[in-house]
Amino acid sequence: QTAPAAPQTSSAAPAGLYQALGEKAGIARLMDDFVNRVVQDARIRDHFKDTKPQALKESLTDQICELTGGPCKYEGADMKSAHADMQINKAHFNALVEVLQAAMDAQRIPFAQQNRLLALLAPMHRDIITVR
Ligand code: HEM
Repeated sequence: QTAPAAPQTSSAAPAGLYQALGEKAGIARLMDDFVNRVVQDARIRDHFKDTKPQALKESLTDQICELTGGPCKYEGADMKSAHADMQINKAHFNALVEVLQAAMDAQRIPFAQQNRLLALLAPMHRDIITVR
């Protein structure tokens, strides 16, 4: 008999981050604006030329909701599979993070909370950046 697996978010999610982002509705609003900015950003828009923005917004909302301790379940691909063969380098990754910061500023998310979210996302660079 084995114990049930711990939820993935248990230790990683800082207390209160999900609430600070405005819960699921706030995260959905943030991801809506974020993806709208991403697909216009000259540094990375080419990566998204065949992407359906609405589907990506929904995936990201679930992912961030779960990651920050909310009651959501992200059921998309793991980050390595999702970004395989995209030739993503460090500059692309940093550009996307900058766009996310701009979107968080626009939603008036406090700087300390912005940094908490970025700290949760930063380790994903290992799976996403495939070009050194
Ligand atoms: C921490 C950084 C990142 C996170 C958390 C993230 C997260 C995600 C998620 C959750 C998906 C959806 C996967 C699915 O639904 O199965 C996705 C897809 C995608 N990501 Fe990222 N990503 C990041 C960085 C990047 C970067 C730097 C690029 C390129 C500049 C990128 C380009 C894409 C593209 C093109 C897709 C595919 C969308 C489609 O299915 O058409 N991502 N990402």
